[in-house]
Amino acid sequence: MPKARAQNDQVEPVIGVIGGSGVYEIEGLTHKAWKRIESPFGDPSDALLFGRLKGKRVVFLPRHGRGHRIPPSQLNYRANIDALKRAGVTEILSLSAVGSLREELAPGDFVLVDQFIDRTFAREKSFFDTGLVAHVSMANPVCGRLGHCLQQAGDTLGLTMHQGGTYLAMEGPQFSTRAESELYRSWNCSVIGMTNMPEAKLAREAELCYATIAMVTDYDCWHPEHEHVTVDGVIATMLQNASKARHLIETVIPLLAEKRALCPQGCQRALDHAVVTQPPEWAPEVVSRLDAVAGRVLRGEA
Ligand SMILES: CSC[C@H]1O[C@H](OP(=O)(O)O)[C@H](O)[C@@H]1O
Ligand SMILES: Nc1ncnc2[nH]cnc12
Repeated sequence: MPKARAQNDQVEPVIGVIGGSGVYEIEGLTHKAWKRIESPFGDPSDALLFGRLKGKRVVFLPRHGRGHRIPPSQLNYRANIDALKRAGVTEILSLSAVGSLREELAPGDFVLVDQFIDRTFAREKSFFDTGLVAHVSMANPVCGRLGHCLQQAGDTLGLTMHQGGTYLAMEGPQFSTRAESELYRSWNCSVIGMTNMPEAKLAREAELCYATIAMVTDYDCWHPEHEHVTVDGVIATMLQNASKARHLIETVIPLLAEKRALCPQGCQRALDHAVVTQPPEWAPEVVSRLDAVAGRVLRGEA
């Protein structure tokens, strides 16, 4: 199993892209190779696609697997993030289809969410476990540096891109009832989806910068003048907007790669003060499977 490299500003950036519904490959990559990466947390959703985009290193993972085989509750989020870290990824862009909970967020728009509310309940949410307990901060779950580059890329392309918003992560797989949709609206949530939690939490534990490009596909089921969400509608809107998403990725990757620096928000040092278990009590099997995610702190590296 490959180990992750320690992160510092000398490391060549490797941009991880997680593709959601309707995004099962990334176009325009050169030096393409699909490679299976083993993880002690089980099987990732699929092999990882390694390649270069505008000369920059990219690793792509289709979140639900090619052919969209895996539902949100069965995704092995831990294996996905662990595999990306082992693949040398330094930051993650997550592409996700979302329902809109606000009139002004229309289908076809992009939202750079900056907060999440996690209402999922049937998923493994931490790499840490009995024998090695850690608590990371999730106060600012999205990396500001990635968000800034995404906004810059969106502005260059003239995309309708909303800065900030709260993503409500629901368990699914059924879409929401109207009462639930109205409840989330009353909580001031902006968009709804089924996958970004615990993905964002695990990226933080793995000390990877994370940002979501939420692509609005529907008005969920609350809007009196719009059809209730359906899979066909979601995929159709994603396909209509595929070229916008592709251009955004193509534009942001060189920006991210050029602006490589240690994350000012500290995403890459999220574990510095997080582990609470005293070293003599560390369980060897838990330490061993955390070699990629937490090796930096567990081995006492800078
Ligand atoms: C196919 S509609 C519902 C499905 O779409 C979203 O997935 P993703 O975030 O991977 O784009 C939503 O969360 C559901 O999993
Ligand atoms: N309305 C919705 N609810 C949950 N996940 C979604 N993905 C896209 N639209 C969605």
